Amino acid sequence: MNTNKTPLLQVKNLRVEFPSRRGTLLALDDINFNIDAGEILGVVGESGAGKSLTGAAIIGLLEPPGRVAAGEILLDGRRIDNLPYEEMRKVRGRQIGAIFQDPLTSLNPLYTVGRQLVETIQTHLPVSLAEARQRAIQLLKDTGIPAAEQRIDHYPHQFSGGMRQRVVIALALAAEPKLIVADEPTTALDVSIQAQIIALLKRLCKEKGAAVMLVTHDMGVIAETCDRVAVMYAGRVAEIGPVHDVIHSPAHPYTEGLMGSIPAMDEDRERLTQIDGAMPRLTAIPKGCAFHPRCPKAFDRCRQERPELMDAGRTRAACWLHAEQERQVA
Ligand SMILES: Nc1ncnc2c1ncn2[C@@H]1O[C@H](COP(=O)(O)OP(=O)(O)OP(=O)(O)O)[C@@H](O)[C@H]1O
Repeated sequence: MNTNKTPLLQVKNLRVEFPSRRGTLLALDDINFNIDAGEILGVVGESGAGKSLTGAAIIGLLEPPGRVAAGEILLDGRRIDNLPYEEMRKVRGRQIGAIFQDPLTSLNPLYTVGRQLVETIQTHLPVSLAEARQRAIQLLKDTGIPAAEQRIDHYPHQFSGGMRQRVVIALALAAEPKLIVADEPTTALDVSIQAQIIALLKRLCKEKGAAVMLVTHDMGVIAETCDRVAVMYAGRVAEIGPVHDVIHSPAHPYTEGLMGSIPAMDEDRERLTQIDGAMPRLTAIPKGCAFHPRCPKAFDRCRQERPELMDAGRTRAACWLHAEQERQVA
């Protein structure tokens, strides 16, 4: 096995800013993570932590005036954060597929789903119209749409919400991308079908060897679906590691708090708001560790110096507790 293989996606020291007349808002600061081919990375954290912005930066769809102010994003070793718009559009269809919360934002209401699938396939792959249509039918079958041969000629409004999201997954996979960025893909759907859609996304991505970045509020979804998870807090990564380790032996007190908020599997899933206090606004990030005002384990250093990600057992955590331990062991 080649252990030096370049990861499929590399996010290095990513910084995203929103300049405004009142000053510059630093929305993402020094984000670092990789995703390997075939791997599913979950990105979790409270509302406003920066999960969606991270996805938007990767797919090149930051809402202006938001911009990548520093750092690099590499796909298969090629820098994609500084590509001209047209180049990035090609990358987005062919190499990166996107799935958003509301399937209607990804579908054109005026065209049949077949036309949208066929156009996407033909834009990115050298196949005839007949081949593209066959491929589109197969994709609809793969995503569990019954009577795909007939439904291919239906319009988006003729599908239920869950079926529409299956179509969006088919569309995202149409050009066989290497990476799927899925931002809260089931939040807008009925609870009863959320698990089916997530299971489908996981199965198809594993079968097709696509890597996935899955943004969600839902720790239950992370636990069932992901290989690794990044926990975000106030525009930074607080902890990252294998999903089992992050869930069962979290190294960051913030992650510990989040884990306390996982509802049992058969309960309705709740949003992650169980930790006392609120995440600071990006305009008022405290000195030191951004989490220290809410942290039951904070000590002096946490109030003074900002921790970077450091080895913390089986995960990496931005928490001085682990620096202390390292010193004591040394
Ligand atoms: N267009 C924008 N203009 C200015 N600031 C923005 C803009 N979009 C996002 N931000 C800032 O970035 C922060 C992070 O936003 P982001 O959408 O990534 O959060 P999130 O973790 O995905 O939250 P949610 O789970 O609610 O979607 C926001 O709280 C906001 O302060």
